[in-house]
Amino acid sequence: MDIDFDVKHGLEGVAVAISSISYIDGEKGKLVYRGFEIEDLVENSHFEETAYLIWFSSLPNENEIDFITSMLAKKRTLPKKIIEMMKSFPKNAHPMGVLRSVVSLLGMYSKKDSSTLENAINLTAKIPTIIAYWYRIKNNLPLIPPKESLKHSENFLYMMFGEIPKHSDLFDKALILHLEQGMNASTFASTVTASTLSDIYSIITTAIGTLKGPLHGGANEKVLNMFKEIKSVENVEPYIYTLISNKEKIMGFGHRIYKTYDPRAKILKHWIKDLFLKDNVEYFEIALKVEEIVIKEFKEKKIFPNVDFYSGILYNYFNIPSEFFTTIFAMARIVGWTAHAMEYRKNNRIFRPRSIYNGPKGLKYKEVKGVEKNG
Ligand SMILES: CC(=O)SCCNC(=O)CCNC(=O)[C@H](O)C(C)(C)COP(=O)(O)OP(=O)(O)OC[C@H]1O[C@@H](n2cnc3c(N)ncnc32)[C@H](O)[C@@H]1OP(=O)(O)O
Ligand SMILES: O=C([O-])CC(=O)C(=O)O
Repeated sequence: MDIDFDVKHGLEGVAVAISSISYIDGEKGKLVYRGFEIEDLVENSHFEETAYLIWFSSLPNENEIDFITSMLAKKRTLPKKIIEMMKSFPKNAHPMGVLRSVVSLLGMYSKKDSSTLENAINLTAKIPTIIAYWYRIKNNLPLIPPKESLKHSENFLYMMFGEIPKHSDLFDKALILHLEQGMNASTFASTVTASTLSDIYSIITTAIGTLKGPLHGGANEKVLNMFKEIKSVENVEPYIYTLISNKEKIMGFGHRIYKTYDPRAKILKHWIKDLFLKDNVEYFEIALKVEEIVIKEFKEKKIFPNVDFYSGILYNYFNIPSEFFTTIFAMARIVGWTAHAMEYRKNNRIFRPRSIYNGPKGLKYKEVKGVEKNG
């Protein structure tokens, strides 16, 4: 068979767009949003401000921060009919399935369905409400309406639990860590949808469905479930060496771009260590032992913890159940998804790669006995 072009398996190393949104140095472990290092942003910024930076390319002034904060606060409510529909969903539905479905449903209630910034902000404001309402519906708890006076992250925790827990600033900063990460799988998938000139609800539904997979954002849930199975530090060695000898992937490790410690995992680990020294933080010691073994055993393959390895320990500290972890990722990453969709549309061309056919040719139709003929 003549094969006249290469297949780049998993599109490794292939650039599909030019972007000014974020920069990653995978060898040095650096992540930069619009020119600002991630360490600087988590130290000094907050969700609304960094989201503005990603959408608008520069940090907001006082009026601009008021604008984005009030837009995000005012758009939090969901149509009553959607809430009624959510109450009829099966209680065991996975939160990512619910989020994907409700974003899709919202598309049917929207008159404006283009990929404008206004629509991006509207959906970003509504996603925390969908997540919190599903948590409360699933647990037969009364719904807590959003409070306009609260910031984005505080309002989410308030709608989930009826109060703002201590150290909620760390939750806000964790969102910043997840806002954007170049042409990752979910951003690529949603950029493909954007390239067909489809609507924002379809773009974000695509993205959520892609993020859900355990090789991508779904890994954060799997990591915590692994810690729960391991139960105690003494069990780490036999558990991890069994995975290694079975050639199973260890969740929360490895990355297509980072060939060193993911800077976000480093930051999360640092925060968790600080919390651990003053409070009861579950699974931290197990995580440290898992990390020690994996880094030692995979030295040559350069497998290090990624963002999904430590994020769950923090979410668990805030009493968020593990099956909701990936929805928290989506709640932040929607900023990157929408920024990429809008940036790509400025110089749009439909994505249409090709595959190499390696099936049979020249076959002739033959009637199969017992099968009715067409027409
Ligand atoms: C937000 C995010 O999406 S971060 C990533 C979250 N995903 C995970 O944590 C799931 C576990 N990790 C993985 O599956 C991978 O490392 C990915 C999907 C993140 C990256 O995948 P790729 O760049 O395609 O790397 P690939 O899967 O080819 O791995 C390269 C080699 O390292 C090994 N490897 C990679 N990750 C792991 C891991 N977590 N555990 C064990 N081995 C691993 C592979 O088995 C492969 O070995 P081989 O060359 O002997 O076959
Ligand atoms: O970049 C990737 O391939 C995965 C991703 O979204 C992240 O690490 O945040």
